[in-house]
Amino acid sequence: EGPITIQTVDDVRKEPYPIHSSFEWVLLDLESEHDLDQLHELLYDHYVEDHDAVFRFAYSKDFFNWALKPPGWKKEWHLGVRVKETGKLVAFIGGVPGDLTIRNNDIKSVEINFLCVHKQLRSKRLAPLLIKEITRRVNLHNIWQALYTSGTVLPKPLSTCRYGHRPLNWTKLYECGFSSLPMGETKASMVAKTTISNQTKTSGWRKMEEKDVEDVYKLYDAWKSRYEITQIMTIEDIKHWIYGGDNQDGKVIHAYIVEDENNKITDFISYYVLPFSVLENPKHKELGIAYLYYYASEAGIGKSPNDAESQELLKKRLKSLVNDAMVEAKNQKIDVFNALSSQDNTLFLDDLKFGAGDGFLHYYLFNYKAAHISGGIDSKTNEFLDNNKVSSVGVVML
Ligand SMILES: Cc1c(C(=O)c2nccn2C)oc2cccc(OCCCNCc3cccnc3)c12
Repeated sequence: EGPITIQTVDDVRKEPYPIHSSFEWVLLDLESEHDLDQLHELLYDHYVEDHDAVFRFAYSKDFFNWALKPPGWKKEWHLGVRVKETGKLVAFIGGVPGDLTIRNNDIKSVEINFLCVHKQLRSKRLAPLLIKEITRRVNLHNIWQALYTSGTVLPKPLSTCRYGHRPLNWTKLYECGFSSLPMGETKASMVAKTTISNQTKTSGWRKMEEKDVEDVYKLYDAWKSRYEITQIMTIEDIKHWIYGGDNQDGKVIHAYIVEDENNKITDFISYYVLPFSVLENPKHKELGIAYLYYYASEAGIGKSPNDAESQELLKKRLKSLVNDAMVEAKNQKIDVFNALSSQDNTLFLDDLKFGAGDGFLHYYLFNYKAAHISGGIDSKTNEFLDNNKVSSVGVVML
């Protein structure tokens, strides 16, 4: 296992790759409201849709401030393409620092996300050009690996996870055409089955505060060894990614902690809010969606996923934590709580009534040869793993 090609910065082309004469490369300045508006508008109208084109991701400007400006972020990695004549932004690709540990090897890496080409400029080979150009700009910083995900299968996924959906507002999901009425069920019986309490029940549960950053960092750092691939996080990274950084406006990332009777933090859990635009629907314009993000619990620290007894304890713990995260999400008007089969999620997906979605998320690690990592699904049936078996993917991509 290891890098496929080894190069030095001297080998890297110094000038940008050539681009069609009517376009020009541009570096977005995400500290300028104007550029943030342009990025938001491009993705709002042209980013990924579900395969029936009923929903489109509706990233907010607050989301981009969180997702694209973590500690160590670089302007050169917010790469756009503009029409020379009009200045219109017609394509984008983003990269942020994201060092990884893969099977105990620490590698400098970036996370590539938000690749978007205007609908009218598809199949003009712009996407491969954006990938080549951002690779060049990352290489100039002596970084040679990149992690990215895709809903489509490309050569050799490192891992594949399956979508899980937990309805919090079943009626709205039904009216948007996302949830259907199973045979022998009525709308009333589905609403009854998916109703969750509006009170959290984990003792010691509370919202994460800035003073908790160091304790959450220690929990996360000790928890990572459960997985074969994880994101290396400094204390500043934890403050940004989990607490939400200085401009904590509480609209994107939500984190909670559990304090025991000696005021010791024993667990944390987080989710991010990323709505879908609902296209062509007479009644609904948006779907409120929360995505399970990072979590850690003392119940799983220093324990192997193969230890049946501690897995049972962890399962109980995680069910309580995720249940309460969903209670918080429901109180923030979230309609569906999404989670992948990654991390230790298969311990609770079925019991907490997550439905297995028909979507899969494939993980790719650029310029690194590595054996396949379990994504928490059975390779033959694609069902979520059972018998307390869990994935070995510890990285959550936005
Ligand atoms: C996307 C997504 C969806 C949906 O599409 C969806 N939920 C409710 C209705 N719909 C149509 O459901 C999920 C469950 C777990 C993790 C997920 O995503 C994990 C992170 C996604 N990364 C962004 C991305 C971009 C393009 C393609 N795939 C993923 C998702």
